[in-house]
Amino acid sequence: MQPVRHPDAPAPGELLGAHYGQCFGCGGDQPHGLHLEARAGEGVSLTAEFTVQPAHQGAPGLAHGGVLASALDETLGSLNWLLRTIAVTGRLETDFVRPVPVGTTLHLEAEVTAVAGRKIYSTATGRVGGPDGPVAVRADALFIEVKVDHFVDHGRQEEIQAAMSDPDQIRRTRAFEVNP
Ligand SMILES: CCCCCCCCCC(=O)SCCNC(=O)CCNC(=O)[C@H](O)C(C)(C)COP(=O)(O)OP(=O)(O)OC[C@H]1O[C@@H](n2cnc3c(N)ncnc32)[C@H](O)[C@@H]1OP(=O)(O)O
Repeated sequence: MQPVRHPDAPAPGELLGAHYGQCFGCGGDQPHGLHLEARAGEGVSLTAEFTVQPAHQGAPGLAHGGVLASALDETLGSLNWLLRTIAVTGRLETDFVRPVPVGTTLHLEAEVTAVAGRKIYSTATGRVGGPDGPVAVRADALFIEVKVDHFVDHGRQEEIQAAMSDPDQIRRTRAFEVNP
């Protein structure tokens, strides 16, 4: 089935913001996190940027492959906010096409290609040198829709309690990406 953009999804061009301050991918409270910033696109698509920091190295001066996969995972996961579906990554298949030096800004774009029951299929690319530059990484993913219980049942109680008692209703909602 074709994916359906939620009527309350942020308008094209709007920043999505962090879903959780402690998230390694997008949180502002993680000193060594990716601080990835995603912006809604048309349909069920988005763009995102992430600049590789010294803390993200694998080989000297180059981004760690796992960190690049994290950037793709976070970008693809952010698509759920446009569907207003709670989902987790079940499968992430990544191609590393070019090495990415520290200091590089990765220009990511992602879209949901199909939805089948609980399964959400999506794809993403990361380009260097600008949004139209050469592809450095790409990924295809399968996200699986879950209930909010997935996080409540499996997350460490300390963080679950802190997130659930956040007085900011939007932050509380977005920590679990709950359909409001
Ligand atoms: C809070 C919001 C976050 C927003 C942004 C964050 C971005 C980052 C996103 C992440 O990184 S999430 C963290 C990484 N992922 C996980 O920790 C998930 C761990 N895995 C699980 O909890 C379970 O395996 C999972 C919920 C994914 C599936 O278990 P279920 O028991 O609910 O599903 P089930 O096994 O019944 O499978 C449902 C369907 O999906 C298919 N499926 C599940 N896992 C699959 C897989 N790995 N590959 C292919 N197909 C898979 C499965 O075959 C089946 O297909 P059919 O309906 O056609 O039979």
